[in-house]
Amino acid sequence: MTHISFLSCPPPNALLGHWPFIKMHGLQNYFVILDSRNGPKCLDQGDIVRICDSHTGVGGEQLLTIEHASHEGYKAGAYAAMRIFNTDGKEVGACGNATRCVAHLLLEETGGDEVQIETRAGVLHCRKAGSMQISVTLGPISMDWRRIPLANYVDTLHLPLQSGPLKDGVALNIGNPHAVFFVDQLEELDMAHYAPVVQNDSLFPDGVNVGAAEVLDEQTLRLAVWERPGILTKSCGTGACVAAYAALKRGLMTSSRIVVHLSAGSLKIEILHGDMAVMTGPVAFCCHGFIEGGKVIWNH
Ligand SMILES: N[C@@H](CCC[C@H](N)C(=O)O)C(=O)O
Repeated sequence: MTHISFLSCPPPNALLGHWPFIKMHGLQNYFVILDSRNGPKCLDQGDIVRICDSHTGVGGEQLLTIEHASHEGYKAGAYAAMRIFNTDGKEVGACGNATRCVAHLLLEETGGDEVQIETRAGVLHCRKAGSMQISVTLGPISMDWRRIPLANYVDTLHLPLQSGPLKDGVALNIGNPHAVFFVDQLEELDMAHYAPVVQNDSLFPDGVNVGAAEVLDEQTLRLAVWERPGILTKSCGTGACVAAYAALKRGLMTSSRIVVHLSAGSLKIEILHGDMAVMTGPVAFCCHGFIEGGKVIWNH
């Protein structure tokens, strides 16, 4: 399964609605990936919801489409573009774990060690970092309230917002919005109870991904993320980057190389040039197949 790429999939047939997909995961964050470069694909919000649902479709936490880079992206060195959709069908700006998976597919295709991918969060540089390991540079990370976005000015290093033990958080944007709260005992925290209150607070007009981080030592964090649109994921790449950045900003870390433990495993984060994050972690294949006339045909 390690050498699957869209080159080995049958060509899409837009008339029959015959679309090859590859399902991958980045540290148990699951993605359905469609290649939109070989023909027009018109997915509406309902299609995305159905494909991401494991009862009616393939099942995944995001749907990703690989597209041709725009003229500007191409000029900036992008080999291809990717779009990211949550399970509610809404497009989002960034997904760290997904970027690693798409980078792996594109590197299989080009045979190279490095690739640049255009996203709504900019052209992201990705490189091989070992067997089924990819590094992605994400950022710049912003704490400007307008860029997160917030509904009004507040101190983004000390959010005036509380939901149980989630208090005195940090708000950031790394292409998508996050709020990170430092807690004493992550294992005892009921994220499903407390995080939705923050996620749906009117301070966040676009909603927010809610992270709870426990400092284990000065270069290690434990993290849980309640992602938009309301899912406790086993890992969140952008969440790990902003948690590491927030911990540095709050003076909780002495090293800019931080290991973030999530329930599915660990991601290595390095904060560079003040506001960029290099995230390194694994990618893996689940299965591939095609979606035809609304049905999923599997090829394991
Ligand atoms: N799991 C992702 C983040 C996916 C997007 C998020 N749900 C949002 O709404 O912004 C990651 O690995 O970064």
